[in-house]
Amino acid sequence: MNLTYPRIGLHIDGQWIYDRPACTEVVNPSNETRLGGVPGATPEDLALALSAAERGFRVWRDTPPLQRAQVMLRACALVRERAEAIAQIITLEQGKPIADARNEVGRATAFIEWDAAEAQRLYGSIVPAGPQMQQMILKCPIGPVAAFTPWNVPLGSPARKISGALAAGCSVIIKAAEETPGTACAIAQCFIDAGLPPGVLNLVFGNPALISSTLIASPVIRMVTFTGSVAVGKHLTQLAAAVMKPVLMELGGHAPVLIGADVDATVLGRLAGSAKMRLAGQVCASPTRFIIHRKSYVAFVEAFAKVASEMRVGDGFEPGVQMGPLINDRRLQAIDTLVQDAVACGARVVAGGKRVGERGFFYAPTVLADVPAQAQAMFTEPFGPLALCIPVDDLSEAIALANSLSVGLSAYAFTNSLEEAERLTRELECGSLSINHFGMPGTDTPFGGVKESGIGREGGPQSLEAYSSTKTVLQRTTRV
Ligand SMILES: NC(=O)C1=CN([C@@H]2O[C@H](COP(=O)(O)OP(=O)(O)OC[C@H]3O[C@@H](n4cnc5c(N)ncnc54)[C@H](O)[C@@H]3O)[C@@H](O)[C@H]2O)C=CC1
Ligand SMILES: O=Cc1ccc(S(=O)(=O)O)cc1
Repeated sequence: MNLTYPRIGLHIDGQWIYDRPACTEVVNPSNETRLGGVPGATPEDLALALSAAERGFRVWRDTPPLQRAQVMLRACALVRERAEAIAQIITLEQGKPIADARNEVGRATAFIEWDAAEAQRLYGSIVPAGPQMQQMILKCPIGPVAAFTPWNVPLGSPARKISGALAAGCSVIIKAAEETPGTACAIAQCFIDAGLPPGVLNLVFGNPALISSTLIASPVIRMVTFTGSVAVGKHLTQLAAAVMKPVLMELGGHAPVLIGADVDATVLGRLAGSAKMRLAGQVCASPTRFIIHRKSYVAFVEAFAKVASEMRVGDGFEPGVQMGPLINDRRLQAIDTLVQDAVACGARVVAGGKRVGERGFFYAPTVLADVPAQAQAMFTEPFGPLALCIPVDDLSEAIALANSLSVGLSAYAFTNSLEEAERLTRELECGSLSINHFGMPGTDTPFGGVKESGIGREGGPQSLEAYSSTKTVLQRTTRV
């Protein structure tokens, strides 16, 4: 297969910039080979990006919504045209199986299409006030946006943030993950080729702390959006609060999966195998804490462990591979430390539990049974192919355990009892709950968390809310 990895650049004020010292190297996590260098933005580059975003905002804000939508739909058509090349870049730099990379391209195009349509429905309202007075409530673009996106969904997350901001009429400076910059360059190129005016979309890489502190403190930036870890999310939220800027934070989870007493535990155990190991568990919505009614426990764990043990792990380009590598050696060590700690606490390894091979950052799909409450993995999001199985005696115990963490993003529950489903819907502390399946919200429903999992929602009918501000206009219609 002839694979092409792009040259990485910064994109500022309509220009690609390549000639900056590399801030880091991109490494293929499947074989540890170097893919290329990442130019780091200088303080001067960031100043240029800020002034470009300010100018770009004035142009884009005044572009009629229909025209904005047309540019976005052209960009979306280009993403589709270039789908295979983009999917290959994703697999090269992120490692996920090529079929998952292709799915991510599909999901990204759906986000852009959804927001392009929403751009044309950003309705305000008129409040009656009697003769000679008009009261208008307008939805205005909030202003230039600073966006920060992660390496696990290198296309989906930038697509979602760029399309939300652009649809609302905002300009954007996006700092995409330095681990996966090729995908970010590829999507930026689609928007540029679609005819986006200079300065409306700017892409930077470099020192994350320098970039976020510079952008967030600048009076040009009016809103901050981030997807990533709780720790970094809290840090960026504090920076934004210091200058009174709103944030959209999509942070970590540690999703509970509640398995009832009345289910087909063998079938669900098999289903859990593929759901857990999707993207090697490196996804915020990944099902992780399997809280299982004692009646279903043995059959569930046995089927889950069988699927996990038989899973084909390897380079995402190899036919038949179901799970790719972790993003880097640091994550590999982090997962192994969690596994060793859980075992030392008394957990049983029923599948995996070790590194696979010597080249590439592969870890075996791992299922631990009887994990005690004090194991670190029970309260630290693994963000890897690690599933924890815990038996419980009843629904109250299951709900208490599910809600016991400081995060609340996704939750899953399997039951045939309407009564249980109703109680779970009411009592589980989460941003989204999937009952009797492992899907997560798509384009048309909101996604986000409660508690430390974040602030605000992406997607759904309110997808442009975070990028808009409300302006109330009271206009007397008498002559003055
Ligand atoms: N919710 C999500 O989608 C993601 C969650 N995570 C969580 O983060 C944990 C650690 O991930 P790592 O990559 O090892 O480490 P990390 O937390 O150092 O980096 C994660 C991402 O945040 C960015 N970042 C870090 N400091 C920043 C700052 N001051 N300003 C702006 N951006 C900053 C980095 O560029 C990187 O792309 C994972 O175990 C997982 O729990 C990571 C990636 C995505
Ligand atoms: O890992 C978290 C995560 C997963 C998906 C998305 S997106 O819907 O593709 O933007 C965001 C965050």
